[in-house]
Amino acid sequence: MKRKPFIAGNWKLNNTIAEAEELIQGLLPRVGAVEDVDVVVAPSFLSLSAVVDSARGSAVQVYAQNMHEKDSGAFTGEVSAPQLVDIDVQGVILGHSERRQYFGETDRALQLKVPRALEAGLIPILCVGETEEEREQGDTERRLRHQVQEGLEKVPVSELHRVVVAYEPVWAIGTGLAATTEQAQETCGFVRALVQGFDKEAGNAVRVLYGGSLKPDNAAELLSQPDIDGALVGGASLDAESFGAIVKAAQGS
Ligand SMILES: O=C[C@H](O)COP(=O)(O)O
Repeated sequence: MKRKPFIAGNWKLNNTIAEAEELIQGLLPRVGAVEDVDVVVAPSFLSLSAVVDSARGSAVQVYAQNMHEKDSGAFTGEVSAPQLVDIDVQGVILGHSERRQYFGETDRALQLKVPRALEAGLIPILCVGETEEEREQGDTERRLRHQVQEGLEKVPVSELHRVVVAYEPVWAIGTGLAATTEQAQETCGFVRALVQGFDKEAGNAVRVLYGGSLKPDNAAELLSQPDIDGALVGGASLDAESFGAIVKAAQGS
């Protein structure tokens, strides 16, 4: 099945508003008119509005890096799905390993966040991945099964195809040590099979991304794999030329 490639840049905790504007202005001439790849940038909350305004009318979509599962209430410091929709954000990264590792994000919370994002009209990118220790102990599949099953459990089958799943081995994030092409393909294939376990057609339609030290020089090979439909890019998304080169690699994949 032909799936539309999907390249997302996670800007993480980087850039002032002025720097974010500079980055999107650098990206627009490179990727602003790309129609055959879904191109996404995810700035920090404070820069979201500015980047949404700059990207308006282009093909670049703007996502948030997190959201709370409740729409409103006494949840100091949080941001909700309706608030993101209100400023024309189109999707949200959920369950990134840094949120799991440093901010106590749980599979239980994700079980609520993923369907809430969909209901609100946002595309969720559900992030999953094993630590180095889990891989060494042969626990990768068990960990991924748990993360995918909890994360998608409350998503209606009719909505499942809209979810994007990002496989990011924690040991490959920001380390310069990407998974090998074989490891990435095999594990993304396993993730797809887990989604197919909910619904065969949805599993065929879902975009599965690879993330972890993906750069312009390894992008084409990773993106050419049958079960890798795109990438969640950290470091290399902070440079317009690098990110542009990765989108180009996806166009040829
Ligand atoms: O969200 C993106 C990933 O954490 C990958 O980050 P990285 O490309 O800097 O390794």
